[in-house]
Amino acid sequence: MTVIEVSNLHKVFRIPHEKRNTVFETLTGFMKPSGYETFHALNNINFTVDKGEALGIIGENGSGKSTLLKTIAHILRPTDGHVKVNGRITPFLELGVGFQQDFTAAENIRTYATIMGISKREIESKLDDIISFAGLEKFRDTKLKNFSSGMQVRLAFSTAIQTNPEILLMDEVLAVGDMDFQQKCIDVLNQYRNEGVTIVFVSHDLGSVRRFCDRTLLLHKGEQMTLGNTQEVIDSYMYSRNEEDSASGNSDSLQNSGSDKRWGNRKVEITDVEMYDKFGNKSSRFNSFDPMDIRIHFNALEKVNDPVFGIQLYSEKGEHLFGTNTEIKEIIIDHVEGEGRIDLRIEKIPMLTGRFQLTVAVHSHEGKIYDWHDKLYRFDVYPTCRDSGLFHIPCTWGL
Ligand SMILES: Nc1ncnc2c1ncn2[C@@H]1O[C@H](COP(=O)(O)OP(=O)(O)OP(=O)(O)O)[C@@H](O)[C@H]1O
Repeated sequence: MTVIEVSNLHKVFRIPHEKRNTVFETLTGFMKPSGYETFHALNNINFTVDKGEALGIIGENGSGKSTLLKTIAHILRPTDGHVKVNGRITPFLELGVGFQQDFTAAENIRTYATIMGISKREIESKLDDIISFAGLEKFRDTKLKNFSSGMQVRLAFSTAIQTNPEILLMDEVLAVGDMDFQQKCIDVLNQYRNEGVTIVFVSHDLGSVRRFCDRTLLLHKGEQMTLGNTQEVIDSYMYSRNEEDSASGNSDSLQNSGSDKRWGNRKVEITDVEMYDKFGNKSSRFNSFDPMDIRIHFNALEKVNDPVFGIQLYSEKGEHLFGTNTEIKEIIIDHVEGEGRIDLRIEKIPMLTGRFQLTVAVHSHEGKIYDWHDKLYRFDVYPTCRDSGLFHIPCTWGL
């Protein structure tokens, strides 16, 4: 059964050219026509969502994701086209909207639930669950103005999530709270999915979209680019972004190197480092378990015998994860002279998700540094499975 139907949807915003802030500007402004320009935030969007389905919406900043969600929630009116919704919507768009700073946690829950059309008896029966889900048992009768912003968001999320939703609209909500709270939210959302609640989920976190969503819609500058199987849509989004990066030559991996990040006598100089994805494209974004090639370009102004090339891998926080070099792998490089390159193939990226830093170096067997690029390159890994943590460890359960 179709519960959301979006057809030929357009949303155009009017952006005034100038703002009249003072009485003088307002009075004199009558003489001048106040111009505005129009901005097409959504352009002919068409899709349906079935009951119990989880639809992801992804795209770059400003592509129209939130505008689309707000239009489905009837917070924004379409400029043209239709949005039909069949079921009660619980929007998690601006969490805590409507919460009163002078009310206690319990009073705010009661008010919110009443607005959501939940009966008094049901509210009272859920009150304890909501407060304990938010981990705020001790603050039940504390006024909201004495809560930290994290506590407020936890309360808002817990309230919204416990109000028997039929259709959940969520905008980046999994970014709230600490890891434990996020995990609790994921568990509840999974439970809702199993119970047939329809979910529309906007996120920049492609890993969460992969985990949750059956189908995914990709927006680009207000246009509907693709709608289909989540894995395929995310892959095409990631790799199209890689192509844009390479084409514009601004790959994240090619950072400027300051002297504190680079040292050595440059007898052999590393002139460039490139990373290639499974399609052979230059890239700084990879799926976990995909292959990756690191290509080191060098130039030796004179003949240098027996050099050693190596890499070191670090987490975003700088924890050392792995290191290897040609000496360890017993690769003998008789000598280098002039320009050349050496490749390191990683058959299967074992990291599950995150941003990683890469050091690349060339030195002698005795440890004399020719050129050391310390954490000068970085790349992102996106998850392709549901295991959690930094690394994948091959394992099997037995009973
Ligand atoms: N009320 C408004 N008035 C004018 N322009 C708006 C308004 N709301 C959104 N826009 C514009 O519409 C475009 C789409 O915005 P929207 O917030 O939907 O994008 P988004 O994909 O959700 O972005 P992000 O990932 O950064 O949250 C943006 O260029 C934004 O500046």
